[in-house]
Amino acid sequence: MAAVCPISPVRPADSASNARQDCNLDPQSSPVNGLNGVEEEKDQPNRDPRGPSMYIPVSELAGAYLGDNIAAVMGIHPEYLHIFWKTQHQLLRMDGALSLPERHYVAIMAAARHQCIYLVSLHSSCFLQVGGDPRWLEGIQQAPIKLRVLNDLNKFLAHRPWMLAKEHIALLLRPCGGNSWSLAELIHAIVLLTHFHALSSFIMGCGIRTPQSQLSNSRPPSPVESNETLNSAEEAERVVAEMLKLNEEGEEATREEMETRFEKEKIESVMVTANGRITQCFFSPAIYRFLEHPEFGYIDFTRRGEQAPPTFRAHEFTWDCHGYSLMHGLYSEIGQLLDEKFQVSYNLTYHTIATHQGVDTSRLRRAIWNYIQCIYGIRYDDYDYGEVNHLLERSLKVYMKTVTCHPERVTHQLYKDFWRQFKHSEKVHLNFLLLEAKLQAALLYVLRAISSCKT
Ligand SMILES: CC(C)C[C@H](N)C(=O)O
Repeated sequence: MAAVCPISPVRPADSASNARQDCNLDPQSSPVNGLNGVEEEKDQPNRDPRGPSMYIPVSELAGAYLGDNIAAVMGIHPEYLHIFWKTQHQLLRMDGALSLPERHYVAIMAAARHQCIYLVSLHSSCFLQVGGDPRWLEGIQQAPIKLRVLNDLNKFLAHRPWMLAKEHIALLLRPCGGNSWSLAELIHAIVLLTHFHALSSFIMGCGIRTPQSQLSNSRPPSPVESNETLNSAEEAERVVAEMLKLNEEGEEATREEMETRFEKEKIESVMVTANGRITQCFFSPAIYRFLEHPEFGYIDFTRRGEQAPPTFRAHEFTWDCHGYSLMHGLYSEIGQLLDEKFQVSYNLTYHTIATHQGVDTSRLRRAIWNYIQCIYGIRYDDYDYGEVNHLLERSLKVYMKTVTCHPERVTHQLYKDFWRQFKHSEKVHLNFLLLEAKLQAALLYVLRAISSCKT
C-alpha cells in the first residue's frame, strides 16, 4: 500500500481507510535505511509505548489522530492546530514555485539540521509518493546542485540566522544556468526551511514519537540525571504574584537602562545550558547523509570565546510592517497564513496558570516570546527585559533554549524539571510560542537580507 503522507490531521471518524497513513515511518520499511529512533526513555511508568508523545500521557491528549502524532499533540489546542495545518498544507500541497518532490526534499534537508528523525522519515516517504527520484534519498550528494546550494542558507537559518547577509541571497539569485533560483522559488524554500526547523524543535520539545517505529536506539544513553527539585511547589503562585506586581508597579526604566537590561539578558543567555547533561553529538547515518557541515550549530559563545549575536533592532525591521509586506508581495497566500499563525500563537490564552483561573498571562507569554528572540539577538525597544528574569526561572530558560537552539539535546528530565505544577497542555502551549518565535526570528533576518539585496 502506498504511503499516504500525514500532512493533514486525520481523525478516526474522518477516514477509516487512512488508518495506515503512517506507513513507511517504520524504520524497517522506511525508504531511508538505517533510521534510528529518537531517544526513548525506559524509566517512566504509565506511558503508553505507542502513545504520540514520550512525555505526555495519552489521557492528556485531545483524541486520536491516526498515525499523525504531531496533530495528536497539537490537537490539545485546536485553534492552533487549524492554522498550523492550513499553513503546512499550503506550503506542501498548494500552488507554489517549487515542485512537490523539491518541497519534501527541502523539508528533509531542514529536519536533518536538527536531527529530527520523525520529519526526515516522513518526508522521505512523501517525497517518493509524489514521484521523487529515489536516488536523491541516498544523500545530499545525489540531489541536484540547485538544491545542494541551499546548504549555507539552511545551516544559517537553522542555527545562526544573524550571519545571513545579502551576499548569500545574491549568490543564489544570480543567473547560473539551470541552477539559479528565482525569487519566488527562493521564498518558497526559505519558508519551508524555517517551518521545518521550527517544527523539529516542537517535535523534540514535546517528545513526539516517530509512529510505529520499533525503536532501535542507536543514540548513546543519556547520562544519569539528578532528580533535584529545581522548582518549589509554589512556582505557579510565584509567577502569578510576579505578574501582578509588574502590573501594579508601572516603573518606567530609562532608554539606556532598557538597553542595558537587554544586553545583560543576551549575555546571560549564553550561560543558560543544561549543565552536565549534554550527550556527545552523534549523527545517525540516516540523518548524516543529508547534511553538509554537520558540526555547524548554534554558537556556544562561552566555549568558543565568540561574541554574542549583534543586536537586531526589531523596530527597524518589524514583522508587521516590513516582513509581512515583503512576504505578502512575494508569496501572498503564505504571507497571510504566517501572519495569522503568529497572531494565533501569540494571543492564545486560557487565562490560567496551572490551577489558577482568570489570570492575565500576557506578560508571561510576551516574556517567553521575547526571550527566544533575544537568544537570536533581536531586541524590542519598548520591552523591559528585566521582566524576563522575574517571570522565567532558570530551569524554564534551560528547557526553552535547549528546545530552540539544540532540540536534539532535549530529554524527559529537562521537560519535567520546569513548571512542575503546570499542565502538559501548558507545556505544549509553551512549545507553540517557541516554535513561532524561532520561526519569526529566522524570517526577520532572512527577509531583511532579501530587502537589502533589492535596494
Ligand atoms: C503557556 C501558558 C502558561 C499559558 C497559560 N496557561 C494561558 O492560558 O495563557
